[in-house]
Amino acid sequence: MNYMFLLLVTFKIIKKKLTKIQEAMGLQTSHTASKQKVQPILKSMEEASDHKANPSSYESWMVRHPSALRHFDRLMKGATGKRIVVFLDYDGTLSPIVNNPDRAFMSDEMRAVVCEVAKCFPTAIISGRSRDKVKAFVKLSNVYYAGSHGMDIMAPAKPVVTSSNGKHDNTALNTTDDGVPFQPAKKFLPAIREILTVLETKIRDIQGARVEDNGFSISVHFRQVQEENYGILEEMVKSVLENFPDFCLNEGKKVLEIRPSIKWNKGHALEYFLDTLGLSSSSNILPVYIGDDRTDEDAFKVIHSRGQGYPIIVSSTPRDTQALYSLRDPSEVLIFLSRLAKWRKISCSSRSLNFG
Ligand SMILES: O=P(O)(O)OC[C@H]1O[C@H](O[C@H]2O[C@H](CO)[C@@H](O)[C@H](O)[C@H]2O)[C@H](O)[C@@H](O)[C@@H]1O
Repeated sequence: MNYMFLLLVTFKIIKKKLTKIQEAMGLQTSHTASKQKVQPILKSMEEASDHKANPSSYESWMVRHPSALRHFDRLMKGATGKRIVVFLDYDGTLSPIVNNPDRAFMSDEMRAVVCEVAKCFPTAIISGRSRDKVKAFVKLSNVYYAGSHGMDIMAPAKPVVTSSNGKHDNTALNTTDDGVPFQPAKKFLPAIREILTVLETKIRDIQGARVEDNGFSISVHFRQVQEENYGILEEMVKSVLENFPDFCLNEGKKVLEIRPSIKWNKGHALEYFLDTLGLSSSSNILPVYIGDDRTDEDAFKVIHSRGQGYPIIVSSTPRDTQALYSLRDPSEVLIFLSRLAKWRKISCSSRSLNFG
């Protein structure tokens, strides 16, 4: 009898351990979070993991989203006579993805190249970070900034005049004192502060979880959380949001992003910049948007609907995207931007040789 009882207990312990291992491998759901709820986070994990890339499927994906570098000459041929406006995402585009969001620094080389690009074309950085934070990372005064996924824009005070030869005069641009803020989610600020306070306390016990204040949005990072706790963290965040029905939850790269449910995203920010730059009605505008995350898809869509421009995704794995072109990682972004600046200089000097 005792022997049977011992056998039963041992069997139960082994079964429990097996279930735990399966949960950790994502093969089974835990009792704290249903499969449906865990699924979205696991999905973004896969997207964030470059190691799972299958080279052959990446190659076939590249057929649909060709390399903007390999096809650089073709892209520039299509840009001749057009006014290029450059839009750049920050994390994963200008800086590599790292574990600590406070240390996602941009290299000096990348900074120098973005500065060169901004001397040639109106250039805006549209990030999920708070505007102040992304500006502190980028440290350039000749680019425009939008933070909180476009909900915090510092737009040019007066439309920027570009001359008929398409040359962009950026010498007057000093984004520290020459701009008008546009913040369509301002009325949500008190609720955002409240959510931040509740979240900080709530997730305190989940090791590795961290909350980032992005001004008009909030990021809950789980890059350093143990996989078995992902579901619990997501449940916690969702339970906080139950008391804030005007907010929604989106997923990025190992991050849950909370933002006000307003119809405003990076795509709207792109259009807003074109408007304030005095360029939106012009038929020969060519927006180039480079980004790596889901929120950048909104801007890709806008470029599609405008019928002109180059939406470029940064990804080293096949992804569902509205982008037409691709770049593998920030190091390819750097090469692309430097070629873009050089192309402008060469085309300007050959133009002045022809007319000079
Ligand atoms: O629109 P973005 O500029 O791409 O901002 C999106 C989020 O980027 C940051 O998080 C991501 O990068 C971190 C640093 O490499 C990484 O640790 C994290 O796992 C990524 O999700 C930023 O910290 C978030 O607040 C932004 O929403």
